[in-house]
Amino acid sequence: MSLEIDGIGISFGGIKAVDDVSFTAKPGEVTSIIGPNGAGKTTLFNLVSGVYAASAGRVRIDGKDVTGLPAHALARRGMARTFQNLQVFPQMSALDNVMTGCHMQEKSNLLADLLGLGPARRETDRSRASAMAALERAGLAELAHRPASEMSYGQLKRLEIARALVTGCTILLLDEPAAGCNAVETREVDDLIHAIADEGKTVVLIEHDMRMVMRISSHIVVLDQGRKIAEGGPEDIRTDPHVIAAYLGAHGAAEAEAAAHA
Ligand SMILES: Nc1ncnc2c1ncn2[C@@H]1O[C@H](COP(=O)(O)OP(=O)(O)OP(=O)(O)O)[C@@H](O)[C@H]1O
Repeated sequence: MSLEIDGIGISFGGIKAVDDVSFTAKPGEVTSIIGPNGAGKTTLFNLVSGVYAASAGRVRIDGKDVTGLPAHALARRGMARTFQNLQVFPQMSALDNVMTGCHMQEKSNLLADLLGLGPARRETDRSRASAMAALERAGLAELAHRPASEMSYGQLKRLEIARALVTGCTILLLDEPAAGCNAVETREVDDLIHAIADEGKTVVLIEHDMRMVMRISSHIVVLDQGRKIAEGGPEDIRTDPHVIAAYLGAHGAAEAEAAAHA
């Protein structure tokens, strides 16, 4: 499903944190949001995912207006999100962590579930099977019954993606999916994101790692001080003078160039 952001904005104390931003993220593509610290990337995610109410603009999923819907209503329309900081339960198994993502769709009653009653029981079995499939998808099936506390950082980042996938989402928002990962872990996250997009899902991510952004993005949107200053394919962005001036700087441009030849 396509995600259309149309002139969205919000101010905090008179400061426009996100100002008249528009772009469309398409199914089967990875759209990356980049920009310097404080550019408005996370605020944009918060607007799109129903955490903040926009003061201007619209959000549409496949042409249907979903502006202002709360997170759970957006989840029912196929949107899932991960956060910048890890949100896992360390003492719980990988499988149970992913199963916490199932509750968005579940109608089961906790008491009935505890008593082991039929429909609730079947619902839980279904959730467990979906969670296991999501773990397999993320290359974590072997760790399903291990506590999250035993997993490496890269595995935890993929665990969070698995938890978003288990909702059956068609639009996936990932806030810095490779932050804190080493080069090998970043590649594993890359591969997973690629595979998810190849399945036809719409992936939107925020990422600071320019090598990763240039490698995996079909489309890049650049924010600076709340405004969109450029958008296009990796090659357009790499060579855009506004982007080089406002964001990449000499160091970032060299990194992006190196990524192009990696
Ligand atoms: N809840 C809030 N109240 C007040 N100001 C806020 C709030 N959330 C964000 N801001 C401000 O909005 C601006 C954009 O912040 P945001 O966190 O979206 O940037 P970012 O691009 O995600 O930065 P980073 O790369 O550091 O995560 C900043 O000036 C920030 O201080």
